[in-house]
Amino acid sequence: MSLGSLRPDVSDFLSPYLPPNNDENLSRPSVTLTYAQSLDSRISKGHGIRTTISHPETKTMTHYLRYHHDGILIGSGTALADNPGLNCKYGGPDAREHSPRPIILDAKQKWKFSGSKMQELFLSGEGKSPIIVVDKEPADKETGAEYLACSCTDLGSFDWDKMMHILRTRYRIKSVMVEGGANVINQLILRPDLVDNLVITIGPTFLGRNGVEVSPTTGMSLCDVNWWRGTNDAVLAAHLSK
Ligand SMILES: NC(=O)C1=CN([C@@H]2O[C@H](COP(=O)(O)OP(=O)(O)OC[C@H]3O[C@@H](n4cnc5c(N)ncnc54)[C@H](O)[C@@H]3O)[C@@H](O)[C@H]2O)C=CC1
Ligand SMILES: Nc1nc(O)c(N)c(N[C@@H]2O[C@H](COP(=O)(O)O)[C@@H](O)[C@H]2O)n1
Repeated sequence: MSLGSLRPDVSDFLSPYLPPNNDENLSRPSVTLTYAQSLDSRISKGHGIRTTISHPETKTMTHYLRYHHDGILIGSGTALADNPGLNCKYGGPDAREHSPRPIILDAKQKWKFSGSKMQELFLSGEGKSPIIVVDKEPADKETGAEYLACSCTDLGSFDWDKMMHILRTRYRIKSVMVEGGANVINQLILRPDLVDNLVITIGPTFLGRNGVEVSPTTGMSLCDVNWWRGTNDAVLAAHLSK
């Protein structure tokens, strides 16, 4: 897929919601939560179904966001369902240099780097190699992938603060863009202490009750809200109220 050009008003719209250039915060990276949803708050037609919601011009906006982040984080559900590339096609020919480092939450190692789109892009010089977050170092490590062992709670969850701290200190990742999926979004939307910026594309479509829904367990309000209006989509940029 080649990328269309960035609409001229997008950089001004997004600038208050981008990670700082000179962030020396050592405790964790700056975190941007961003995804595309339907009018009925679905992010795909169903589990395992890769679904295009964004208009091409907002897809370009997503790549512009990727350009501005050091890391791009998804859950294993998304890695398995979408086989995503997670590289950056914005910013000229040197795609690998501008691409964020993929970070996959995969405690039980269900996803394989080998044979994936990410591996294809890595081998062709168009993307970076992933960091796979696991609950313990695997005996068989896949060539090209790095493993971040992060212990899980009794409920099988990584401690986000600990994981982010390791990404910042060991991997020198100063900014992380979290793209999903629903499980990850529903956790982080309730973490104003961890999420610095929120950017949601809303596409003019209903995906129906079988779609994968995003909806946190409790309410959460937003502040510093701004809207951008494209050909088809609207994009909300905001901060989570503390
Ligand atoms: N429209 C959009 O912008 C996007 C849509 N999607 C869609 O979302 C769907 C996938 O969503 P989900 O099934 O909810 O999967 P998910 O991508 O949120 O992954 C969930 C998995 O990630 C791991 N995980 C997440 N948080 C964890 C934690 N704190 N500790 C340990 N492990 C953790 C677990 O293995 C969990 O089963 C797909 O259909 C995909 O197409 C995904 C990303 C963006
Ligand atoms: N911005 C956006 N719009 C949509 O309509 C989407 N379905 C997504 N999905 C996210 O993008 C990933 C695919 O990335 P590649 O194009 O393969 O690099 C997918 O896994 C979701 O995280 N995003």
